[in-house]
Amino acid sequence: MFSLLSPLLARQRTGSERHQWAWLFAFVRPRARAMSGVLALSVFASSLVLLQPLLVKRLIDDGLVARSHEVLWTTALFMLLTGLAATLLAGLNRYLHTRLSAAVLFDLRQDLFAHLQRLSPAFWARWRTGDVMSRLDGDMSEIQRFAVDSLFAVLSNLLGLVGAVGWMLWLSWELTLLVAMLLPLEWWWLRRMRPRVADGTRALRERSGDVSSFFVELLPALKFVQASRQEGREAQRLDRLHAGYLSSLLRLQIIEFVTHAVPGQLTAWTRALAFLIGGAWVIDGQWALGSLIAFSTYLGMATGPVNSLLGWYVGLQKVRVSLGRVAELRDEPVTVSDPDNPLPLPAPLRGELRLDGVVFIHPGRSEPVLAGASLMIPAGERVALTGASGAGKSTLIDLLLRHHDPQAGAVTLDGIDLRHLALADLRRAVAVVSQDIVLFRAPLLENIRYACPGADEAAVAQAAERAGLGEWIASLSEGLHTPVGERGQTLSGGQRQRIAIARALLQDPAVLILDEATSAVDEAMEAQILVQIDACFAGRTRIVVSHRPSAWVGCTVRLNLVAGRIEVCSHDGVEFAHG
Ligand SMILES: Nc1ncnc2c1ncn2[C@@H]1O[C@H](COP(=O)(O)OP(=O)(O)OP(=O)(O)O)[C@@H](O)[C@H]1O
Repeated sequence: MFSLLSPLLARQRTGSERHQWAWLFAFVRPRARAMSGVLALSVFASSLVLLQPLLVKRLIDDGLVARSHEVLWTTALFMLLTGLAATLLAGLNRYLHTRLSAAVLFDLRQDLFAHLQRLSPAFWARWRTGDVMSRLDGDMSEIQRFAVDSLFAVLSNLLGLVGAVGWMLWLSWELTLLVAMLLPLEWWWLRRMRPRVADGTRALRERSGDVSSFFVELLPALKFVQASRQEGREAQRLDRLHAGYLSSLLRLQIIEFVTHAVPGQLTAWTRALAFLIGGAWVIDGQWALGSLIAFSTYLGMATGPVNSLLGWYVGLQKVRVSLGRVAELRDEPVTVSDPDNPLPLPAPLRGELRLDGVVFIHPGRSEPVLAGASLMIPAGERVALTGASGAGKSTLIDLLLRHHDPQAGAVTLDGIDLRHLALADLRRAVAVVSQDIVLFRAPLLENIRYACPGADEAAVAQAAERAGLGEWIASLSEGLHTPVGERGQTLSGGQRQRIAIARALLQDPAVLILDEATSAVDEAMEAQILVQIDACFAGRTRIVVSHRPSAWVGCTVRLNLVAGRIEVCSHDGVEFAHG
Protein backbone atom coordinates (compact mmCIF):
# COMPACT_ATOMS: atom_id res chain seq x y z
CA MET A 1 0.00 0.00 0.00
CA PHE A 2 2.85 2.40 0.93
CA SER A 3 4.88 1.52 -2.14
CA LEU A 4 1.96 2.93 -4.13
CA LEU A 5 2.54 6.38 -2.67
CA SER A 6 6.32 6.41 -2.38
CA PRO A 7 7.09 7.44 -6.00
CA LEU A 8 4.83 10.46 -5.59
CA LEU A 9 6.34 11.35 -2.20
CA ALA A 10 9.90 10.73 -3.43
CA ARG A 11 9.54 13.53 -5.89
CA GLN A 12 8.86 15.92 -3.00
CA ARG A 13 12.00 15.01 -1.09
CA THR A 14 15.23 16.80 -0.51
CA GLY A 15 17.94 15.22 1.67
CA SER A 16 16.59 16.32 5.06
CA GLU A 17 13.02 15.82 3.88
CA ARG A 18 13.82 12.20 3.16
CA HIS A 19 14.60 11.77 6.85
CA GLN A 20 11.37 13.46 7.84
CA TRP A 21 9.28 11.15 5.65
CA ALA A 22 11.28 8.14 6.85
CA TRP A 23 10.57 9.14 10.45
CA LEU A 24 6.85 9.42 9.72
CA PHE A 25 6.57 6.11 7.87
CA ALA A 26 8.46 4.33 10.65
CA PHE A 27 5.29 4.87 12.74
CA VAL A 28 2.87 3.92 10.00
CA ARG A 29 4.67 0.80 8.76
CA PRO A 30 4.16 -1.36 11.91
CA ARG A 31 0.43 -0.77 11.54
CA ALA A 32 0.35 -1.71 7.85
CA ARG A 33 -1.69 -4.87 8.54
CA ALA A 34 -4.31 -3.12 10.62
CA MET A 35 -4.49 -0.36 8.03
CA SER A 36 -4.91 -2.88 5.22
CA GLY A 37 -7.78 -4.49 7.17
CA VAL A 38 -9.57 -1.16 7.61
CA LEU A 39 -8.93 -0.37 3.97
CA ALA A 40 -10.37 -3.70 2.81
CA LEU A 41 -13.48 -2.97 4.85
CA SER A 42 -13.83 0.45 3.30
CA VAL A 43 -13.32 -0.98 -0.21
CA PHE A 44 -16.13 -3.45 0.44
CA ALA A 45 -18.40 -0.66 1.74
CA SER A 46 -17.52 1.52 -1.30
CA SER A 47 -18.25 -1.29 -3.73
CA LEU A 48 -21.73 -1.62 -2.21
CA VAL A 49 -22.24 2.11 -2.79
CA LEU A 50 -20.91 1.75 -6.35
CA LEU A 51 -23.62 -0.82 -7.10
CA GLN A 52 -26.45 1.67 -6.47
CA PRO A 53 -26.46 3.53 -9.86
CA LEU A 54 -26.40 0.19 -11.71
CA LEU A 55 -29.41 -0.91 -9.69
CA VAL A 56 -31.16 2.37 -10.59
CA LYS A 57 -30.39 1.71 -14.26
CA ARG A 58 -31.85 -1.82 -13.95
CA LEU A 59 -34.88 -0.46 -12.10
CA ILE A 60 -35.60 2.11 -14.83
CA ASP A 61 -34.70 0.21 -17.99
CA ASP A 62 -35.67 -3.40 -17.02
CA GLY A 63 -38.33 -2.58 -14.43
CA LEU A 64 -40.19 0.67 -15.23
CA VAL A 65 -39.68 0.89 -19.01
CA ALA A 66 -40.14 -2.91 -19.48
CA ARG A 67 -43.16 -2.85 -17.05
CA SER A 68 -41.86 -5.76 -14.92
CA HIS A 69 -43.21 -5.86 -11.33
CA GLU A 70 -40.85 -8.68 -10.42
CA VAL A 71 -37.69 -6.70 -11.45
CA LEU A 72 -39.10 -3.63 -9.67
CA TRP A 73 -39.56 -5.54 -6.37
CA THR A 74 -36.34 -7.56 -6.39
CA THR A 75 -34.21 -4.54 -7.39
CA ALA A 76 -35.83 -2.31 -4.73
CA LEU A 77 -35.24 -4.99 -2.06
CA PHE A 78 -31.63 -5.46 -3.14
CA MET A 79 -31.08 -1.67 -3.04
CA LEU A 80 -32.46 -1.58 0.51
CA LEU A 81 -30.23 -4.42 1.76
CA THR A 82 -27.02 -3.16 0.13
CA GLY A 83 -27.72 0.36 1.45
CA LEU A 84 -28.18 -1.01 5.00
CA ALA A 85 -25.02 -3.12 4.80
CA ALA A 86 -23.02 -0.14 3.48
CA THR A 87 -24.18 2.03 6.43
CA LEU A 88 -23.27 -0.63 9.04
CA LEU A 89 -19.87 -1.21 7.46
CA ALA A 90 -19.20 2.54 7.30
CA GLY A 91 -19.93 2.79 11.07
CA LEU A 92 -17.56 -0.08 11.90
CA ASN A 93 -14.96 1.36 9.59
CA ARG A 94 -15.15 4.75 11.25
CA TYR A 95 -14.61 3.23 14.71
CA LEU A 96 -11.58 1.16 13.63
CA HIS A 97 -10.16 4.04 11.66
CA THR A 98 -10.40 6.47 14.61
CA ARG A 99 -8.66 3.96 16.88
CA LEU A 100 -5.84 3.46 14.42
CA SER A 101 -5.47 7.12 13.67
CA ALA A 102 -5.27 8.05 17.39
CA ALA A 103 -2.69 5.31 18.02
CA VAL A 104 -0.42 6.76 15.31
CA LEU A 105 -0.85 10.30 16.65
CA PHE A 106 0.00 9.22 20.21
CA ASP A 107 3.10 7.32 19.05
CA LEU A 108 4.34 10.30 17.05
CA ARG A 109 3.79 12.62 19.99
CA GLN A 110 5.42 10.21 22.47
CA ASP A 111 8.48 10.03 20.24
CA LEU A 112 8.82 13.82 20.10
CA PHE A 113 8.10 14.14 23.82
CA ALA A 114 10.80 11.55 24.61
CA HIS A 115 13.26 13.71 22.68
CA LEU A 116 12.11 16.89 24.45
CA GLN A 117 12.58 15.17 27.82
CA ARG A 118 16.27 14.62 27.00
CA LEU A 119 17.03 18.23 26.04
CA SER A 120 19.04 20.48 28.34
CA PRO A 121 17.90 23.73 30.00
CA ALA A 122 19.78 25.60 27.22
CA PHE A 123 17.08 24.43 24.77
CA TRP A 124 14.27 25.69 26.99
CA ALA A 125 16.08 29.02 27.40
CA ARG A 126 16.05 29.47 23.61
CA TRP A 127 12.60 28.15 22.69
CA ARG A 128 9.20 29.59 23.60
CA THR A 129 7.12 26.96 25.39
CA GLY A 130 4.00 28.03 23.47
CA ASP A 131 5.80 27.50 20.18
CA VAL A 132 6.84 23.99 21.26
CA MET A 133 3.23 23.29 22.30
CA SER A 134 1.90 24.49 18.97
CA ARG A 135 4.25 22.03 17.21
CA LEU A 136 3.35 19.18 19.58
CA ASP A 137 -0.34 19.80 19.02
CA GLY A 138 -1.23 21.53 15.74
CA ASP A 139 1.65 20.29 13.58
CA MET A 140 1.49 16.77 14.99
CA SER A 141 -2.24 16.56 14.23
CA GLU A 142 -1.60 17.78 10.68
CA ILE A 143 1.03 15.06 10.22
CA GLN A 144 -1.19 12.36 11.71
CA ARG A 145 -4.13 13.41 9.53
CA PHE A 146 -1.88 12.98 6.55
CA ALA A 147 -0.25 9.74 7.73
CA VAL A 148 -3.48 7.89 8.36
CA ASP A 149 -6.58 9.78 7.33
CA SER A 150 -5.45 11.06 3.99
CA LEU A 151 -3.63 7.84 3.20
CA PHE A 152 -6.96 6.06 3.58
CA ALA A 153 -8.75 8.82 1.74
CA VAL A 154 -6.29 8.60 -1.17
CA LEU A 155 -6.48 4.84 -1.46
CA SER A 156 -10.24 4.60 -1.09
CA ASN A 157 -10.67 7.55 -3.45
CA LEU A 158 -8.41 5.86 -5.98
CA LEU A 159 -10.48 2.69 -5.74
CA GLY A 160 -13.73 4.65 -5.93
CA LEU A 161 -12.38 6.48 -8.95
CA VAL A 162 -11.27 3.31 -10.73
CA GLY A 163 -14.67 1.70 -10.08
CA ALA A 164 -16.66 4.72 -11.22
CA VAL A 165 -14.50 5.32 -14.32
CA GLY A 166 -14.73 1.61 -15.17
CA TRP A 167 -18.53 1.74 -15.20
CA MET A 168 -18.45 5.05 -17.10
CA LEU A 169 -16.23 3.51 -19.80
CA TRP A 170 -18.60 0.55 -20.01
CA LEU A 171 -21.57 2.90 -20.44
CA SER A 172 -19.83 5.22 -22.98
CA TRP A 173 -16.09 5.41 -23.53
CA GLU A 174 -16.44 8.41 -25.90
CA LEU A 175 -18.18 10.53 -23.29
CA THR A 176 -15.72 9.38 -20.60
CA LEU A 177 -12.70 10.49 -22.62
CA LEU A 178 -14.37 13.81 -23.35
CA VAL A 179 -14.97 14.64 -19.69
CA ALA A 180 -11.41 13.53 -18.75
CA MET A 181 -9.90 16.09 -21.09
CA LEU A 182 -10.08 18.88 -18.54
CA LEU A 183 -8.07 16.98 -15.90
CA PRO A 184 -4.55 18.07 -17.04
CA LEU A 185 -5.69 21.70 -16.81
CA GLU A 186 -6.74 21.17 -13.18
CA TRP A 187 -3.41 19.49 -12.37
CA TRP A 188 -1.43 22.36 -13.93
CA TRP A 189 -3.38 24.91 -11.87
CA LEU A 190 -2.80 23.09 -8.59
CA ARG A 191 0.92 22.79 -9.23
CA ARG A 192 1.08 26.57 -9.62
CA MET A 193 -0.83 27.16 -6.39
CA ARG A 194 1.05 24.71 -4.13
CA PRO A 195 3.95 27.01 -3.08
CA ARG A 196 1.45 29.70 -2.09
CA VAL A 197 -0.46 27.19 0.06
CA ALA A 198 2.84 26.22 1.76
CA ASP A 199 3.74 29.85 2.53
CA GLY A 200 0.26 30.57 3.87
CA THR A 201 0.30 27.43 6.04
CA ARG A 202 3.73 28.23 7.48
CA ALA A 203 2.63 31.77 8.37
CA LEU A 204 -0.57 30.50 10.01
CA ARG A 205 1.27 27.89 12.10
CA GLU A 206 3.72 30.56 13.29
CA ARG A 207 0.90 32.92 14.30
CA SER A 208 -0.76 30.01 16.12
CA GLY A 209 2.53 29.51 18.00
CA ASP A 210 2.47 33.22 18.97
CA VAL A 211 -1.01 32.88 20.52
CA SER A 212 -0.05 29.69 22.43
CA SER A 213 3.13 31.34 23.71
CA PHE A 214 1.13 34.32 24.93
CA PHE A 215 -1.12 32.15 27.10
CA VAL A 216 1.67 29.88 28.33
CA GLU A 217 3.66 32.91 29.48
CA LEU A 218 0.81 34.99 30.81
CA LEU A 219 -1.59 32.62 32.60
CA PRO A 220 0.85 31.71 35.40
CA ALA A 221 1.75 35.42 35.72
CA LEU A 222 -1.80 36.83 36.01
CA LYS A 223 -1.34 37.72 39.69
CA PHE A 224 1.63 39.91 38.73
CA VAL A 225 -0.30 41.43 35.81
CA GLN A 226 -3.16 42.34 38.20
CA ALA A 227 -0.76 43.82 40.76
CA SER A 228 0.88 45.86 37.97
CA ARG A 229 -2.60 46.94 36.70
CA GLN A 230 -1.65 45.88 33.15
CA GLU A 231 -4.79 43.87 32.31
CA GLY A 232 -5.73 46.37 29.56
CA ARG A 233 -2.29 46.21 27.99
CA GLU A 234 -2.33 42.41 27.93
CA ALA A 235 -5.84 42.40 26.42
CA GLN A 236 -4.52 44.70 23.67
CA ARG A 237 -1.51 42.43 23.15
CA LEU A 238 -3.90 39.48 22.73
CA ASP A 239 -5.97 41.57 20.29
CA ARG A 240 -2.88 42.23 18.20
CA LEU A 241 -1.94 38.53 18.22
CA HIS A 242 -5.52 37.62 17.24
CA ALA A 243 -5.42 40.18 14.43
CA GLY A 244 -2.15 38.65 13.16
CA TYR A 245 -3.65 35.16 13.36
CA LEU A 246 -6.87 36.22 11.62
CA SER A 247 -5.01 37.95 8.82
CA SER A 248 -2.90 34.78 8.21
CA LEU A 249 -6.02 32.62 8.46
CA LEU A 250 -7.98 34.73 5.96
CA ARG A 251 -5.02 34.86 3.59
CA LEU A 252 -4.75 31.07 3.68
CA GLN A 253 -8.53 30.71 3.24
CA ILE A 254 -8.42 32.93 0.15
CA ILE A 255 -5.43 31.03 -1.28
CA GLU A 256 -7.18 27.70 -0.63
CA PHE A 257 -10.46 28.98 -2.06
CA VAL A 258 -8.80 30.15 -5.27
CA THR A 259 -6.78 26.92 -5.43
CA HIS A 260 -9.89 24.74 -5.27
CA ALA A 261 -12.40 27.04 -7.02
CA VAL A 262 -10.82 26.59 -10.47
CA PRO A 263 -10.92 22.75 -10.42
CA GLY A 264 -14.45 23.00 -8.94
CA GLN A 265 -15.60 25.15 -11.85
CA LEU A 266 -13.97 22.86 -14.40
CA THR A 267 -15.76 19.91 -12.80
CA ALA A 268 -19.12 21.69 -13.08
CA TRP A 269 -18.44 22.36 -16.78
CA THR A 270 -17.59 18.70 -17.27
CA ARG A 271 -20.97 17.64 -15.87
CA ALA A 272 -22.81 20.17 -18.02
CA LEU A 273 -20.95 18.89 -21.09
CA ALA A 274 -21.84 15.28 -20.25
CA PHE A 275 -25.54 16.19 -19.91
CA LEU A 276 -25.48 18.22 -23.12
CA ILE A 277 -23.98 15.47 -25.26
CA GLY A 278 -25.55 12.49 -23.45
CA GLY A 279 -28.95 14.27 -23.43
CA ALA A 280 -28.73 14.81 -27.21
CA TRP A 281 -28.02 11.08 -27.65
CA VAL A 282 -31.07 10.19 -25.55
CA ILE A 283 -33.30 12.58 -27.56
CA ASP A 284 -31.96 11.07 -30.80
CA GLY A 285 -32.70 7.57 -29.42
CA GLN A 286 -29.02 6.48 -29.48
CA TRP A 287 -28.86 5.99 -25.69
CA ALA A 288 -31.25 4.74 -23.00
CA LEU A 289 -32.41 7.26 -20.35
CA GLY A 290 -31.25 4.87 -17.56
CA SER A 291 -27.76 4.85 -19.07
CA LEU A 292 -27.58 8.66 -19.01
CA ILE A 293 -28.75 8.72 -15.37
CA ALA A 294 -26.26 5.97 -14.38
CA PHE A 295 -23.45 7.74 -16.28
CA SER A 296 -24.13 11.08 -14.61
CA THR A 297 -24.28 9.39 -11.18
CA TYR A 298 -20.92 7.67 -11.81
CA LEU A 299 -19.55 10.98 -13.07
CA GLY A 300 -20.61 12.51 -9.72
CA MET A 301 -18.94 9.61 -7.93
CA ALA A 302 -15.75 10.10 -9.96
CA THR A 303 -15.51 13.87 -9.53
CA GLY A 304 -15.58 13.54 -5.69
CA PRO A 305 -12.44 11.33 -5.64
CA VAL A 306 -10.78 13.44 -8.33
CA ASN A 307 -11.27 16.59 -6.25
CA SER A 308 -10.14 14.77 -3.08
CA LEU A 309 -7.02 13.50 -4.81
CA LEU A 310 -6.21 16.94 -6.18
CA GLY A 311 -6.89 18.36 -2.67
CA TRP A 312 -4.53 15.77 -1.22
CA TYR A 313 -1.86 16.86 -3.69
CA VAL A 314 -2.21 20.40 -2.31
CA GLY A 315 -2.44 19.12 1.30
CA LEU A 316 0.90 17.41 0.84
CA GLN A 317 2.43 20.85 0.85
CA LYS A 318 0.86 21.58 4.24
CA VAL A 319 2.18 18.42 5.80
CA ARG A 320 5.66 19.22 4.50
CA VAL A 321 5.49 22.49 6.43
CA SER A 322 4.44 20.67 9.61
CA LEU A 323 7.03 17.92 9.15
CA GLY A 324 9.68 20.60 8.79
CA ARG A 325 8.53 22.37 11.97
CA VAL A 326 8.53 19.12 13.96
CA ALA A 327 11.94 18.20 12.51
CA GLU A 328 13.35 21.47 13.88
CA LEU A 329 12.52 20.15 17.36
CA ARG A 330 13.72 16.62 16.64
CA ASP A 331 16.98 17.96 15.24
CA GLU A 332 17.79 19.78 18.49
CA PRO A 333 20.88 17.93 19.71
CA VAL A 334 20.81 16.02 22.98
CA THR A 335 23.87 17.51 24.66
CA VAL A 336 23.84 15.33 27.78
CA SER A 337 23.23 11.60 27.53
CA ASP A 338 24.10 8.34 29.24
CA PRO A 339 27.56 6.92 28.53
CA ASP A 340 27.70 3.71 26.49
CA ASN A 341 29.04 1.70 29.43
CA PRO A 342 28.14 3.55 32.63
CA LEU A 343 30.23 2.87 35.72
CA PRO A 344 28.34 1.73 38.81
CA LEU A 345 28.23 4.10 41.77
CA PRO A 346 30.61 2.97 44.54
CA ALA A 347 28.89 1.33 47.48
CA PRO A 348 28.70 2.87 49.96
CA LEU A 349 28.63 6.23 48.21
CA ARG A 350 30.50 8.79 50.31
CA GLY A 351 29.53 12.01 48.50
CA GLU A 352 32.91 13.62 47.84
CA LEU A 353 32.63 16.26 45.12
CA ARG A 354 35.46 17.75 43.05
CA LEU A 355 35.72 20.26 40.24
CA ASP A 356 39.03 20.13 38.36
CA GLY A 357 39.74 23.15 36.15
CA VAL A 358 36.13 23.37 35.00
CA VAL A 359 35.41 25.74 32.12
CA PHE A 360 31.82 26.42 31.13
CA ILE A 361 30.40 28.92 28.65
CA HIS A 362 26.66 29.12 28.03
CA PRO A 363 25.73 28.68 24.36
CA GLY A 364 25.66 32.04 22.60
CA ARG A 365 27.81 33.74 25.27
CA SER A 366 31.43 34.78 24.84
CA GLU A 367 32.40 35.07 28.52
CA PRO A 368 32.82 31.86 30.51
CA VAL A 369 30.73 31.49 33.68
CA LEU A 370 33.35 29.12 35.08
CA ALA A 371 36.90 29.79 33.93
CA GLY A 372 38.99 26.90 35.20
CA ALA A 373 37.21 26.54 38.56
CA SER A 374 38.47 23.90 40.98
CA LEU A 375 37.16 22.82 44.36
CA MET A 376 36.96 19.83 46.64
CA ILE A 377 34.09 19.19 49.02
CA PRO A 378 34.95 16.33 51.38
CA ALA A 379 32.26 13.71 51.96
CA GLY A 380 29.78 14.51 54.69
CA GLU A 381 30.61 18.22 55.05
CA ARG A 382 28.23 21.14 55.04
CA VAL A 383 29.62 24.00 52.91
CA ALA A 384 28.21 27.33 51.84
CA LEU A 385 28.29 28.47 48.21
CA THR A 386 28.12 32.21 47.64
CA GLY A 387 28.72 34.68 44.86
CA ALA A 388 27.22 37.86 43.47
CA SER A 389 24.05 37.63 41.42
CA GLY A 390 24.96 36.17 38.02
CA ALA A 391 28.28 34.78 39.31
CA GLY A 392 27.28 31.26 38.21
CA LYS A 393 25.94 29.45 41.28
CA SER A 394 22.92 27.95 39.47
CA THR A 395 25.16 27.02 36.53
CA LEU A 396 27.49 25.19 38.93
CA ILE A 397 24.52 23.27 40.40
CA ASP A 398 23.35 22.38 36.88
CA LEU A 399 26.84 20.97 36.22
CA LEU A 400 26.63 18.86 39.40
CA LEU A 401 23.36 17.35 38.14
CA ARG A 402 24.73 17.09 34.59
CA HIS A 403 22.16 19.32 32.99
CA HIS A 404 25.25 20.58 31.14
CA ASP A 405 28.74 19.18 30.65
CA PRO A 406 31.82 21.42 31.06
CA GLN A 407 33.72 22.37 27.91
CA ALA A 408 36.99 21.65 29.76
CA GLY A 409 37.91 20.07 33.08
CA ALA A 410 35.87 17.52 34.98
CA VAL A 411 33.32 17.21 37.77
CA THR A 412 33.67 14.07 39.88
CA LEU A 413 31.64 12.29 42.53
CA ASP A 414 33.70 9.99 44.75
CA GLY A 415 36.45 10.25 42.14
CA ILE A 416 34.25 9.23 39.17
CA ASP A 417 33.78 11.69 36.31
CA LEU A 418 30.04 12.43 36.16
CA ARG A 419 30.11 11.72 32.42
CA HIS A 420 30.90 8.07 33.20
CA LEU A 421 27.84 7.59 35.41
CA ALA A 422 24.31 6.72 34.30
CA LEU A 423 22.23 9.90 34.51
CA ALA A 424 19.59 8.20 36.65
CA ASP A 425 22.23 7.00 39.17
CA LEU A 426 23.78 10.46 39.41
CA ARG A 427 20.44 12.23 39.81
CA ARG A 428 19.38 9.73 42.48
CA ALA A 429 22.61 10.44 44.39
CA VAL A 430 22.36 14.23 44.18
CA ALA A 431 19.17 16.05 45.26
CA VAL A 432 18.45 19.75 44.92
CA VAL A 433 15.98 21.66 47.07
CA SER A 434 15.55 25.00 45.37
CA GLN A 435 13.56 28.17 45.90
CA ASP A 436 11.19 27.29 43.03
CA ILE A 437 9.51 24.10 44.11
CA VAL A 438 7.69 22.22 41.43
CA LEU A 439 4.32 20.94 42.62
CA PHE A 440 1.78 19.09 40.50
CA ARG A 441 -2.00 19.10 40.64
CA ALA A 442 -2.12 15.83 42.59
CA PRO A 443 -2.50 14.65 46.21
CA LEU A 444 0.27 15.52 48.68
CA LEU A 445 1.23 11.84 48.74
CA GLU A 446 2.00 11.79 45.01
CA ASN A 447 3.78 15.12 45.16
CA ILE A 448 6.10 13.95 47.93
CA ARG A 449 6.94 10.63 46.29
CA TYR A 450 7.29 12.07 42.78
CA ALA A 451 10.97 11.07 42.46
CA CYS A 452 10.42 7.77 44.30
CA PRO A 453 7.05 6.50 43.02
CA GLY A 454 7.67 3.10 44.60
CA ALA A 455 7.70 4.50 48.16
CA ASP A 456 4.74 3.25 50.24
CA GLU A 457 2.42 5.53 52.17
CA ALA A 458 4.08 4.77 55.53
CA ALA A 459 7.51 5.81 54.18
CA VAL A 460 6.01 9.01 52.76
CA ALA A 461 4.29 9.77 56.09
CA GLN A 462 7.58 9.22 57.91
CA ALA A 463 9.49 11.53 55.54
CA ALA A 464 6.76 14.17 55.90
CA GLU A 465 6.95 13.84 59.71
CA ARG A 466 10.75 14.24 59.69
CA ALA A 467 10.46 17.28 57.39
CA GLY A 468 8.17 18.92 59.98
CA LEU A 469 4.92 18.46 58.05
CA GLY A 470 3.34 15.96 60.46
CA GLU A 471 1.18 18.37 62.49
CA TRP A 472 -0.09 20.20 59.42
CA ILE A 473 -0.94 16.99 57.53
CA ALA A 474 -2.75 15.65 60.64
CA SER A 475 -4.93 18.80 60.63
CA LEU A 476 -6.07 18.17 57.03
CA SER A 477 -9.27 16.14 56.75
CA GLU A 478 -7.86 14.05 53.87
CA GLY A 479 -4.32 13.92 55.30
CA LEU A 480 -1.73 12.85 52.73
CA HIS A 481 -4.52 12.44 50.19
CA THR A 482 -5.32 16.16 50.22
CA PRO A 483 -5.07 17.51 46.67
CA VAL A 484 -2.51 20.22 46.01
CA GLY A 485 -3.80 22.97 43.71
CA GLU A 486 -2.15 23.96 40.45
CA ARG A 487 1.58 24.69 41.12
CA GLY A 488 0.87 24.36 44.84
CA GLN A 489 -0.86 27.74 45.05
CA THR A 490 -2.93 26.63 48.06
CA LEU A 491 0.25 26.13 50.15
CA SER A 492 2.44 28.55 52.06
CA GLY A 493 6.12 29.07 51.17
CA GLY A 494 7.22 27.17 54.30
CA GLN A 495 4.91 24.22 53.53
CA ARG A 496 6.23 24.01 49.97
CA GLN A 497 9.79 24.09 51.30
CA ARG A 498 9.10 21.23 53.68
CA ILE A 499 7.48 19.16 50.93
CA ALA A 500 10.73 19.56 48.99
CA ILE A 501 12.71 18.43 52.06
CA ALA A 502 10.42 15.41 52.50
CA ARG A 503 11.02 14.55 48.82
CA ALA A 504 14.78 14.72 49.37
CA LEU A 505 14.46 12.55 52.50
CA LEU A 506 12.65 9.86 50.53
CA GLN A 507 15.28 10.05 47.82
CA ASP A 508 18.02 9.57 50.44
CA PRO A 509 20.79 11.26 48.40
CA ALA A 510 24.54 11.29 49.17
CA VAL A 511 24.68 14.98 48.27
CA LEU A 512 22.00 17.53 49.13
CA ILE A 513 22.06 21.00 47.58
CA LEU A 514 19.94 23.75 49.09
CA ASP A 515 19.69 26.42 46.39
CA GLU A 516 18.36 29.54 48.13
CA ALA A 517 15.93 27.04 49.57
CA THR A 518 15.19 29.12 52.67
CA SER A 519 15.19 32.58 51.14
CA ALA A 520 11.36 32.69 51.07
CA VAL A 521 11.08 32.26 54.87
CA ASP A 522 12.22 34.52 57.72
CA GLU A 523 15.49 33.96 59.56
CA ALA A 524 13.87 32.20 62.54
CA MET A 525 12.09 29.75 60.22
CA GLU A 526 15.30 29.39 58.19
CA ALA A 527 17.26 28.42 61.31
CA GLN A 528 14.53 25.90 62.23
CA ILE A 529 14.57 24.34 58.72
CA LEU A 530 18.39 24.15 58.65
CA VAL A 531 18.46 22.45 62.05
CA GLN A 532 15.90 19.97 60.73
CA ILE A 533 17.97 19.38 57.58
CA ASP A 534 21.12 18.82 59.62
CA ALA A 535 19.27 16.31 61.78
CA CYS A 536 17.80 14.51 58.76
CA PHE A 537 20.88 14.63 56.52
CA ALA A 538 23.68 14.36 59.09
CA GLY A 539 26.72 12.71 57.52
CA ARG A 540 25.62 13.62 53.95
CA THR A 541 27.42 16.21 51.87
CA ARG A 542 25.40 19.43 51.97
CA ILE A 543 25.87 22.56 49.87
CA VAL A 544 23.96 25.59 51.09
CA VAL A 545 23.60 28.30 48.44
CA SER A 546 22.50 31.46 50.21
CA HIS A 547 23.16 35.17 50.34
CA ARG A 548 22.29 35.23 54.04
CA PRO A 549 25.21 34.85 56.49
CA SER A 550 22.75 33.25 58.93
CA ALA A 551 22.53 30.25 56.58
CA TRP A 552 26.30 29.77 56.62
CA VAL A 553 26.39 29.00 60.36
CA GLY A 554 27.62 25.44 60.87
CA CYS A 555 29.30 25.29 57.44
CA THR A 556 32.95 24.22 57.51
CA VAL A 557 33.86 26.60 54.67
CA ARG A 558 32.32 29.12 52.34
CA LEU A 559 33.00 28.71 48.63
CA ASN A 560 32.78 32.08 46.95
CA LEU A 561 32.37 32.26 43.16
CA VAL A 562 34.18 35.27 41.73
CA ALA A 563 35.08 35.86 38.08
CA GLY A 564 34.58 32.20 37.15
CA ARG A 565 36.80 30.84 39.93
CA ILE A 566 36.20 29.65 43.46
CA GLU A 567 37.65 31.28 46.56
CA VAL A 568 37.61 29.14 49.66
CA CYS A 569 36.88 31.24 52.74
CA SER A 570 36.15 30.35 56.34
CA HIS A 571 32.54 31.17 56.99
CA ASP A 572 33.47 34.35 58.85
CA GLY A 573 34.87 35.64 55.55
CA VAL A 574 38.60 34.91 55.82
CA GLU A 575 39.82 33.70 52.46
CA PHE A 576 42.33 30.88 52.62
CA ALA A 577 42.62 29.37 49.16
CA HIS A 578 41.83 29.86 45.47
CA GLY A 579 40.43 27.24 43.12
N1 LIG B 1 20.70 29.40 29.41
C1 LIG B 1 21.56 30.42 29.46
N2 LIG B 1 22.04 30.93 28.31
C2 LIG B 1 22.93 31.94 28.33
N3 LIG B 1 23.39 32.52 29.46
C3 LIG B 1 22.94 32.06 30.64
C4 LIG B 1 22.00 30.99 30.71
N4 LIG B 1 21.73 30.74 32.01
C5 LIG B 1 22.48 31.62 32.73
N5 LIG B 1 23.20 32.41 31.91
C6 LIG B 1 24.16 33.45 32.29
O1 LIG B 1 25.18 32.84 33.06
C7 LIG B 1 25.57 33.68 34.12
C8 LIG B 1 25.44 32.92 35.47
O2 LIG B 1 24.08 32.69 35.71
P1 LIG B 1 23.59 31.88 37.00
O3 LIG B 1 22.10 31.79 36.93
O4 LIG B 1 24.37 30.63 37.09
O5 LIG B 1 24.03 32.88 38.15
P2 LIG B 1 23.67 32.83 39.72
O6 LIG B 1 24.94 33.04 40.42
O7 LIG B 1 22.90 31.60 40.04
O8 LIG B 1 22.75 34.12 39.82
P3 LIG B 1 21.61 34.44 40.93
O9 LIG B 1 22.26 34.44 42.27
O10 LIG B 1 21.17 35.81 40.51
O11 LIG B 1 20.57 33.39 40.76
C9 LIG B 1 24.71 34.92 34.05
O12 LIG B 1 25.45 35.93 33.39
C10 LIG B 1 23.53 34.49 33.21
O13 LIG B 1 23.05 35.58 32.45
